[in-house]
Amino acid sequence: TQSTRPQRMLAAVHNNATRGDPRSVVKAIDQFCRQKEWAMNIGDEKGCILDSVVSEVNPAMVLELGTYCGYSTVRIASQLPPHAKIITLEFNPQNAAVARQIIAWAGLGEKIKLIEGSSGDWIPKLKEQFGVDTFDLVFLDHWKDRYLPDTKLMEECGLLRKGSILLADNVICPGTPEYLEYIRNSPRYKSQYFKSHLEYTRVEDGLEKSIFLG
Ligand SMILES: O=c1[nH]cnc2c(O)cc(-c3ccc(F)cc3)cc12
Ligand SMILES: [Mg+2]
Repeated sequence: TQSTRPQRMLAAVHNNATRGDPRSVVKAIDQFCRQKEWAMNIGDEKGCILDSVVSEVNPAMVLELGTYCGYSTVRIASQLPPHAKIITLEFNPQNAAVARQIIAWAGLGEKIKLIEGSSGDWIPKLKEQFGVDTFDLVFLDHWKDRYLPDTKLMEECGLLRKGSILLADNVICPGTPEYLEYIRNSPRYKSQYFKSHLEYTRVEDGLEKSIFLG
């Protein structure tokens, strides 16, 4: 039977990355996407911006919306301080299954909690189910039409504190106009745009970094 692109990506990680070495996992995926098949990982160019935000925030608790195959999950988790944790939500069970194996190969299973299901269903349950207080960093990389409703949901559920950072991928391509309009005009956020390119291409894209002011 026909394999899927995430399964072929996982095979590339098994064949080219060193078990327990997150950087080699990231490199193997980027090589696969440049040389074999494009896939919607944040990629290396925007990934470097992600890395710089993670190291600046040095978060104890991270929420990632949209795991896909775990590329950014591994990239973030490999930079977290000891005892820090990342919760990542993935809607698609096939993607989640691949992500679990890529995360395991990177040796980061202890730092990462992958939850299968919709962000809209799970965000209101994170406090009671996982004893979460607030998130220091939220990485939005799931579905463009969910960025704004999920941000409002996180506010309502008390998951953000003064100083929490939201980092959103794809604000230009595919584009999240309603989210940008809200976050850039809300007095409760201070936003900054990081111009870059759509992963593995020369098409413009960028990340929007926003600080929640409380
Ligand atoms: O749906 C997406 N979720 C999260 N990240 C994405 C991402 O980085 C890129 C794209 C994407 C961009 C251009 C294109 F022609 C086809 C798909 C989609 C998502
Ligand atoms: Mg993306």
